[in-house]
Amino acid sequence: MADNNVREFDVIVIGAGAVGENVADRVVRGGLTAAIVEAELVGGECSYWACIPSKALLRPGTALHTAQSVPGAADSVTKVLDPVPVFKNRDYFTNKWQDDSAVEWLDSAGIELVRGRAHITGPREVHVDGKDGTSYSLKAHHAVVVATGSTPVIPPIEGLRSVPYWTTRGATSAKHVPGRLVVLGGGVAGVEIAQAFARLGSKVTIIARGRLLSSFHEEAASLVAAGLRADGIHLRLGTDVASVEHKDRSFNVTLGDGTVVSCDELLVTTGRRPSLDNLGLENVGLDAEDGKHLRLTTDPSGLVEGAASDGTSGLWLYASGDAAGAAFLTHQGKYEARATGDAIVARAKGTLHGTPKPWSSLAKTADEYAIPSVVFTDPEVASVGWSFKQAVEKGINASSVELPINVSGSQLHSENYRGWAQLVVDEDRKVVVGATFAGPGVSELLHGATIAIVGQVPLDRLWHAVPSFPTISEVWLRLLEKYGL
Ligand SMILES: Cc1cc2nc3c(=O)[nH]c(=O)nc-3n(C[C@H](O)[C@H](O)[C@H](O)COP(=O)(O)OP(=O)(O)OC[C@H]3O[C@@H](n4cnc5c(N)ncnc54)[C@H](O)[C@@H]3O)c2cc1C
Ligand SMILES: NC(=O)c1ccc[n+]([C@@H]2O[C@H](COP(=O)([O-])OP(=O)(O)OC[C@H]3O[C@@H](n4cnc5c(N)ncnc54)[C@H](O)[C@@H]3O)[C@@H](O)[C@H]2O)c1
Repeated sequence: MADNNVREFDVIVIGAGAVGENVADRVVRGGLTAAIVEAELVGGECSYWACIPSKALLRPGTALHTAQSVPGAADSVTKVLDPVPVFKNRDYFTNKWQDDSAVEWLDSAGIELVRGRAHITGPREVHVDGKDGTSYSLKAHHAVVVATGSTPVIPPIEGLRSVPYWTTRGATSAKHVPGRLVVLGGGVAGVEIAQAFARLGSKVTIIARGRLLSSFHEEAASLVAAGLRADGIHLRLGTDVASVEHKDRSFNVTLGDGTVVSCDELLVTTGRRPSLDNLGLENVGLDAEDGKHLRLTTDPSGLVEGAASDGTSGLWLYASGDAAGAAFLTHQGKYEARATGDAIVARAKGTLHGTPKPWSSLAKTADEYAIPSVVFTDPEVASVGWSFKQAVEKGINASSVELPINVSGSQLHSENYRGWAQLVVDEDRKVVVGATFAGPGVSELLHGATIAIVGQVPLDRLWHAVPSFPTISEVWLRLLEKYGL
């Protein structure tokens, strides 16, 4: 490494994913200077290996299946999905894993890019092993923000670590369609990628130790399970994996009951955890408990609790997005980033003292009440706020209204449309605190529910929000009628 290059900025952001980019943008707009440190590609996981490529791989299959489900269109759709243009579409959306346009954007936004791996060496101090061979000592006048994303959790299954399994990166950047694909884990990433590859021609088996999509309502998950089965996906639910081996270019997955499932690619989607390893957080007093991975606790502005002070102020270390660990979702991370960026500016200008007020622009209050999430399978699941169980656990006097989606909009959407919807209501305040929709094309219904929850719209006022005819949103009216309005 060449000589240390000492540079000073108001704010140093570690990680140039969607979240880091947004924090840096907000602080620069607020009049501060910012450097962003990135070890891989500017744009992060979502752009190159997660949301964007997975949706680019899913969308053609969904569009084809939708057309095939509409009488009048079905007869005109005669071909099966051709993987070559599907991969081409994915390559277009990932910009072939080149980050030049993202770098141009950083430049236009006035954010300094430092390429390399960052390591926190002390309060407000970051060391970077630069990709250009230079090592940098960066110093922040106001804040350092950890926006390092998340990393896959790999379960301790015998043999697994020594075989060339795919994580989501391998699947979303695949150049071929495996003949046989086994997906280990029945969460969001697993079901989405399983369906994308099944529709591209793979023979897919999902192995899940419980049911599919365990963080979503069972009715919604069972509609997805039916959709996956209709695509020929074999579901091995409530099944443990005993061991894995790789022999003659095949994987042999031995299940708890001794059955062996063989495949050409093995995808492991068993959750993610914040990427905080080797970041130097121990240098500022943040240590993991024995044998556990470190998790950060943040205040509503994203300020990390417990970070060592440099003598002037303890208010210097922030975390946002996947690294902060509240939600592993791009949109929610970007929301957190806006609050954190603005709070850093407000503290630097002396206009924020202490913790920001709930629902102010400096607080990520919605993390507590309304995290919207969509599973982009066909059918989709779209959910926001609290489940009935969560509401009860929080001491809410809750009720739930549920029904199949069967309105003019759904009947016109596709033949034999099957969907399900639920509202969770706080009976004391008569407002919606949770909503789930499952069925083809329901993702666009979700924002209405998010607005109702965040806006705490009283149910008797929601009654006056008239859904257009004939749309699937008419289900809102049916839900309110069933509730008793
Ligand atoms: C398959 C899949 C599909 C998904 N689909 C969706 C979806 O449809 N919608 C949705 O909302 N979310 C989706 N997600 C989640 C979404 O990808 C993440 O929530 C999002 O990428 C998090 O953004 P981030 O900026 O916090 O982290 P990242 O995008 O991971 O960015 C962190 C960056 O930090 C860099 N970095 C890490 N450590 C260092 C270091 N020490 N020094 C320098 N740089 C460092 C990394 O290289 C990386 O570029 C999906 C996730 C997966 C796995
Ligand atoms: N559409 C989207 O927004 C989208 C899509 C993909 C991923 N994501 C995000 O990425 C994150 C990670 O996705 P994911 O699907 O990996 O995680 P997940 O938490 O959704 O699902 C993990 C699954 O793995 C199973 N599992 C965990 N440990 C296991 C073990 N030891 N053996 C067998 N099974 C085990 C769990 O029971 C669960 O079914 C999600 O939290 C989600 O927020 C979002």
